[in-house]
Amino acid sequence: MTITITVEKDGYYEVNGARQEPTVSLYVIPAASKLRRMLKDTKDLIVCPGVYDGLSARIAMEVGFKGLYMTGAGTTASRLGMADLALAQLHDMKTNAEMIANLDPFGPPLIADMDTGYGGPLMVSKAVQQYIQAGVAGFHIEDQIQNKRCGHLAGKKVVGLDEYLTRIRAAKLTKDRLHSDIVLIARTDALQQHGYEECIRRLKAAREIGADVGLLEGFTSKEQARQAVQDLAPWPLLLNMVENGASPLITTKEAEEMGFRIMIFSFATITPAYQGIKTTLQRLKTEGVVGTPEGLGPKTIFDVCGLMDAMKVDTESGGDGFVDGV
Ligand SMILES: C[C@](O)(C(=O)O)[C@H](CC(=O)O)C(=O)O
Repeated sequence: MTITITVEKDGYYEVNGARQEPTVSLYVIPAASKLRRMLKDTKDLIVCPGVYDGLSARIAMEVGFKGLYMTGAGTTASRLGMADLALAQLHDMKTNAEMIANLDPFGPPLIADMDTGYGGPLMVSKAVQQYIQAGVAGFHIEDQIQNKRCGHLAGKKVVGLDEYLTRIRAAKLTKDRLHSDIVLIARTDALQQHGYEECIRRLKAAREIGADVGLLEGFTSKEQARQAVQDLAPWPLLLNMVENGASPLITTKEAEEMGFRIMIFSFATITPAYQGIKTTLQRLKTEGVVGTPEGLGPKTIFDVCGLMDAMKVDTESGGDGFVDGV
């Protein structure tokens, strides 16, 4: 038997001539709505590798991840060449996030780091508005002092509960005012300074205000991670897995079994980039060649970065840029 399915532009389709209602929207769904639906309609763990630039994001998409995470540490390292010490400002973060979030309009939703919100309530509000307009699907905002540092370093300090909640409130009011589905992730770094109970108190208070997801940074044991999921259930929690950081190694399988809903791997692409670049440059210095594996040429990189799509757009538009190939 032959089944002929014809899909129309608006999502209506015909099966052997019989017109069917669209079950899948072929329109671009805002990334924030996509992420929100993934959280609401499934029980799956959304695994988001940390990406820090266009190429790392493209590779994560090529491999087929359902979500991406823009790391602030990686953004600071790659755009500013600096350590994760509150040196990246809203402009740096938003510009990077906007580029990544818009690489593929049908691509995976992007969760982006928003650090402390970069100032008082007005700055938080401005940051949330800019992330929404940039097409970011979700963001986390934390309770470290403005002169923050990476969550996996010692010596962190957090602001008082009231100031933290002011940040969360400013974020919530802004996203509501703009009728955005952007997922608000409340992060606390209070574990080092105040202990586990205070973290739970802070996350519960953020949840009260309307934060969609919680993030307790820097778990010191697997038991603690599991406990947090239980103490805050059924509120979804995000786990930040930084290998060789402050926390024990937790796999995606373990995180799923513990009940986490989102898992980010902040250093998933920047550490291998460091490793690969350094080894290669050492070889160049000592042996005089880069030593690129056979078959891996400029086109490989351009293919990952949308060469085929670009050629298609040009050709379909009547352009002649690629009549002789590339
Ligand atoms: C998640 C994080 O905010 C990031 O920028 O990726 C960092 C990661 C890191 O520096 O270890 C954090 O955990 O503070």
